[in-house]
Order: sequence, then C-alpha cells, then structure tokens
Amino acid sequence: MTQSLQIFTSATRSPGISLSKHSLSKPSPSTAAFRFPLSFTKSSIRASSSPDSNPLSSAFTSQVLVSENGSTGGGGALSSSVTREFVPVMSDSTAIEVDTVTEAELKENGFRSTRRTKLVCTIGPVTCGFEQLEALAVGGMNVARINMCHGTRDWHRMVIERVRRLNEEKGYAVAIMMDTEGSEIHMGDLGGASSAKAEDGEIWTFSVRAFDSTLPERTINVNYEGFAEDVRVGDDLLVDGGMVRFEVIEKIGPDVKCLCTDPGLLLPRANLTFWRDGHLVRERNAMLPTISSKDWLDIDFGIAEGVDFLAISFVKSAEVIKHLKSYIAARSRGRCSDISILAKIESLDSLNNLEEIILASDGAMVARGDLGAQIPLEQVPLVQQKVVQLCRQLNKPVIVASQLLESMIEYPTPTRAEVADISEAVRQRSDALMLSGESAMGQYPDKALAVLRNVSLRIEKWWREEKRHEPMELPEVGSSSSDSILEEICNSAAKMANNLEVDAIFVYTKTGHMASLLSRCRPDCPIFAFTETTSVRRRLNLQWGLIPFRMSFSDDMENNLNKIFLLLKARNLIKSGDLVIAVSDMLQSIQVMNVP
Ligand SMILES: Nc1ncnc2c1ncn2[C@@H]1O[C@H](COP(=O)(O)OP(=O)(O)O)[C@@H](O)[C@H]1O
Ligand SMILES: C=C(OP(=O)(O)O)C(=O)O
Ligand SMILES: [K+]
Ligand SMILES: [Mg+2]
Repeated sequence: MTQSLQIFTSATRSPGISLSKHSLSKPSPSTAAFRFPLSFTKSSIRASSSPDSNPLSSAFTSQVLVSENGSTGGGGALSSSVTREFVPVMSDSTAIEVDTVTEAELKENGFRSTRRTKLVCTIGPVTCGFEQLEALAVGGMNVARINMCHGTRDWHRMVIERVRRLNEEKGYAVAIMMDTEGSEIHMGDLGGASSAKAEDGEIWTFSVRAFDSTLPERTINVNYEGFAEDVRVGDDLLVDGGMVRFEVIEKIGPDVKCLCTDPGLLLPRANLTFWRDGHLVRERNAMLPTISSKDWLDIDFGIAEGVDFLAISFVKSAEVIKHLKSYIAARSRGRCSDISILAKIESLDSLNNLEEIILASDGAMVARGDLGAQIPLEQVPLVQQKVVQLCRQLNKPVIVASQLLESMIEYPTPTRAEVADISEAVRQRSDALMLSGESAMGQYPDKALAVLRNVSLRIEKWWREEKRHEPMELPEVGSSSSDSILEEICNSAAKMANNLEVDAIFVYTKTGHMASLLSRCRPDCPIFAFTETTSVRRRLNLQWGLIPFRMSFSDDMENNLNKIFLLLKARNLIKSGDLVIAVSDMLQSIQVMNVP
C-alpha cells in the first residue's frame, strides 16, 4: 500500500509558511510511460542493441520500454545484470546519471550505510595515469585536487582531461579542484632531486641567487628576493612548519648561512617561515599579495579548463575572495556560478578574519600543513573544530586537510593516532577529508583512500546507532523571506526524516542550494540530490551526505517523482515500500511517501 502525505506551503501565493493543503494522494505511476536508455552488461546487450553512432554507447546501452506498471520490457533482466562493468550513457534527456560505485554501494549496503563524508585526493606522479585515476574513483574519490605548486600546466591539463574522460565514460561525477600556489616564501626545486637530507650540525646556505646549472652542495634556493634582507642572525628558520629546523648564523650578501638544529628531509618547494623571539615574523608575508601574478595565470588556466573548485592559498581577508569572484564573473560572462571558491585557512591572518572570509567564500579548507607552521601546533585541533563548526553554521562545505595519513606515504598501514585523527574529523561532521602526499607521491594511494573510507563509514555508523543528534544551532543563512522558507523546509524535512527513520531524502535542486541546506542538517539518511546540470552534480559531490544524480525534470513534481521511482527501481536502487521524503526548490513542499 503506497500512501503519500503532501504538505504544501503556499509561499508563492501568500507570504510566510502556511500549510494550505494537506492531502493524502496516491502517486500515479500510470502517468509515466516513456522510453529511456538504460545501461546493461556486455552480455545482455547482444540481445538488443540500439542504433547509436557512438561505438562505446552502442556497445553498452539499450532502449527499454517502460510499461505502465513500471516493469521493463525488451531489455532483458535488469536487476541481476547491472554490474560495475557497464557504462552509463546519458545523451538522452530521460536518462539518469549515477556512477557505478554509488550504485554498487547502494545495492550492497542499502541506503543507510552509504558513505556521507566526501573524499578529496591530490593527484601527483603516482596517480596521474588513467587507470590509477579510475582506481581512486572506484575507491571513493569524490574530488581530484591538483596543486599548482607542482607540475606544469600541460601536466595539469592532462590530469583534468583524464578525469573528464573517466566521468564521461564511466558515469562518475569526480569534481576537479585547483589549488593555487600562493605567494608565501618557499624553497626552490632541489636541482631535480626528489629530496635532500639535512643532518644535525650541518651548515646550509639559503640563497636568492639564480644558479644557472647545478646547485652547489648544501645550497637551497629561496623564491623571495627580500629574504636575505629580512632575516636576522639568531632567527629560527622552519621548513614545512618545523619538519626541519635551522638557526641563522651569518648573512653574506644574498646568501644566508644556517645551522641545522633539527635534522630531517627537505622536499622540493617546501614552505619556509622564520621565527624571532618565539614569534612568527610575518611583516613581509603580509605585504605579498595573496594571489601572485603566477596564481592569476593559473586561475585563468583553471577557468579555461572549467575546473569546479578553486582553492585559494593563504587567504588573509574576505576582500581577495570578493575580488576574485568579480574577476571570474567578468571573465566567464555570467557563468560564474560554475566555479566555487574555497578559502584555505592556513595563515595567522585568516584566523583574525575567519567569519568574513568564510561568508565571502563558497567553502573552506582547514589546511593544517601551513597552519601548523604559523600557529603553535597544539592550537591546530581547536582551530579545526572552530572552522568546521563555523562552516556548517554558515552553510559552506569544509575540508579537513594535510597529514591525515602521512605515515602511509611510506607504510601500508596507518598509525593508530592517524586513525584517531580521521575519526575526529568525521565526528566533527566535516564535509570532506583530503589526501595530499599520500595520494600524490606515496607508495599506497589506494590503501590510504580505503582507510579514509572505512574510518568514515565506521564513525558515521556509530553516530546513527547512538542517535547522537548534536544540538547544534543552525542560524538562518539567507536574507530574504523565500530563503527563510527554503531553510525551514529543509530543517523540518531533515527532522522528519530522522523521526520517521525514512530511507532517503530526495531533493530536486537547480542550483544545488537546497541540497546544501539539507546536507547542513546532517540527517541520518542519505540525500539523493537530482539536478539538471552536470557541473552542479559535480560540485555537490563535495558535500556531506549528498548522492548527486543528473537528469532532466519538468515543473510537475509528481511526474518527476514517478520518473525517478521508475528509473531507480529499474536499476534496483530503491524498491517498493521504501519510505522517502521529497522536497524541491521548484515547489515548496515536503512529501512523505512509500515508493509505489
Ligand atoms: N603535480 C605534482 N607533481 C609532482 N609532485 C607532486 C605534485 N603534486 C603533489 N606532489 C607531491 O606531493 C607532495 C604533497 O602534496 P601537497 O601537500 O599538495 O603539496 P605541498 O607539500 O607542496 O604542500 C608534494 O610535496 C610533492 O612532493
Ligand atoms: C593543504 C595545504 O596547502 P598546500 O598543500 O598547498 O601547502 C596545507 O598547507 O595544509
Ligand atoms: K597550494
Ligand atoms: Mg598550504
């Protein structure tokens, strides 16, 4: 017996939330008889293939006629034949885009245990191949990050193209995040070496001189011309926030002689900070622009390549984000909503302007690597907690980044402390976790990703089992009355979903806004977000609990629902009797219903 309770708000007609109609109605699948392409395993295709000029899609798709009662005909068995092998092809307007991993996860574990925390992988030399990228996608990568500190633009373009191809051919929605270099002080390349060991008591030269061929022994290039002027004898020079430590002992023109006091491995282009009397010296950094001239060229490159996220390093104020946003809007003539700007919280200045910066941005990253070089290490966990909480209140996605599994760059198993650190980030309900060196140049990128995945799943399960609905205040984020209505609908829908223990929330969202408002509530069930645009689908992939689908839909909510039920049932992603709540930003309503 399928019943649906529809609660309509009549906001478009009268202001405020008034429940003008309560109706019990039966969704009518009989209205939805239409053709749509579904994907099949190779074996089932031979029975019925469709004419298609694309050799790939014709090899993998078939036209299926959905009859009035929702059963399928002409295509062979659907349920058991859908495996990870098939390739979804989405040229038809009545198809639905979902990736094979989501599909397999939903089938294997059911709605409740799909992963809610999203995973970001930095792509580097060990993961830039197509097969390696695919392995990461299969392992749960939601966002691929390219770091403009490293590699050439051609290399980055190649990675972007491969991720695109993966999405197109395999139905993934892996988003691309480009991370700017920023203009803080850092070392140069180590003359081609992948690392150099600095031993206790050794004397190294840090120099702003340009060396034409090979670097002299124990010499490090510094990218910032004022370096030798700015440091003083007696200063502490920290590489990568203290991974290696030197004391300045002598200045000779452009050369600064330093004594190694804490030995360690120097990595190419590592960040440099200097400290005097226990304080970070940052006058000069404060004068450097957040976005350097090289960063602007990289940003142009990112816009041209159509990346989904730009992560801006060493953001100090909201102004730079606002400026960048208007630049992008002008550059892309109105298509500005296609790129989200993430502020990296990694400098002392960003902490002083935290709320303004997050408000101006589309999301934030707790970039613990550099942050730990700018504030005492013991403060980093508290800053993380604060940023994660603030982002959720302001409805901005937040990523926790750096050193989550640092030991796995070299070893196949994580330390217990690393597992505890990941658990804490998941427990804080951050939207996403990020791998850096672990996936860019480590020996076990897939294993590291599996650790993130498994720890996320375990902690999320614990949350649900313990029914730990945190009493977090979610303040209003919008300014207009229609914003308030949407927020109330989402807050109520999420609460109803928890109380009624529904299987999933369905949201139809054009811009993604309503999906993010639901995600902010962190409900117990997953949120199926249906959107019409591929780029919105990709961007939603960074947000907690959202399973993004792309399909075209009409203004008729009931039609949309029936279409979705048919499509998802045909793929065995939902079944008759499942309880769902549906909301939409086109029609301000909350519907509770059993899948017919
Ligand atoms: N595109 C790339 N090419 C080569 N190496 C890379 C690339 N991206 C990242 N790496 C390697 O992975 C390490 C960790 O990446 P990440 O944390 O993003 O950079 P960083 O250490 O500069 O902050 C880098 O130090 C570098 O050795
Ligand atoms: C993510 C960070 O930035 P990057 O890797 O670009 O230094 C960080 O500092 O933690
Ligand atoms: K960077
Ligand atoms: Mg950084």
